[in-house]
Amino acid sequence: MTKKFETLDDFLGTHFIYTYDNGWEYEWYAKNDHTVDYRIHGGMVAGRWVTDQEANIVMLTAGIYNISWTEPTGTDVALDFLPNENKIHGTIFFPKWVEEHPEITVTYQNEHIDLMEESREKYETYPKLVVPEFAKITYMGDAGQNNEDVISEAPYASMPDDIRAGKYFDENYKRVNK
Ligand SMILES: C=Cc1ccc(O)cc1
Repeated sequence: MTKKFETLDDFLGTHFIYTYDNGWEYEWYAKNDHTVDYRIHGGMVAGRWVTDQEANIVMLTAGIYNISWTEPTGTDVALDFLPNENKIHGTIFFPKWVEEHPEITVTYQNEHIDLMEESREKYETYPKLVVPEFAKITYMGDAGQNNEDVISEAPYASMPDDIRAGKYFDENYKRVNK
């Protein structure tokens, strides 16, 4: 994708894959002006995926976007996207229990909200693990808003490469071989 991002509308509907400088690989979709979907391919909670997470999405200045949300696990996230520079800065604030039991969160969260809420009461919150990192964007796609095919299945090992190679979505940004 070679477009220049200028407005909030340019950003909404965009699908990204990026790798943080600590090696963690994430896939994230600006589904609409208040909703995000994501899938985690590498790092402490690789294998986790989430759809329809409510988020605050704003443009700070032309082509620079801030997104923040709090999750049912108690994890808080703040992301700054600079898509014209293929760059992101993200900070993740993990409760202590996610650091100690990451495997509980490695699932399709939407089907296990009760477990996330029970776990955040049962285990400890503090001290939190704060992970501030820059990331390099390795893929950008214009999926359009409210496209349910973007994040629609669990991550598998070659998925980021399949997406980057153009093997995963058809010309209408629908999942191939569904
Ligand atoms: C915890 C979720 C999360 C999603 C995307 C991202 O870049 C960082 C954290």
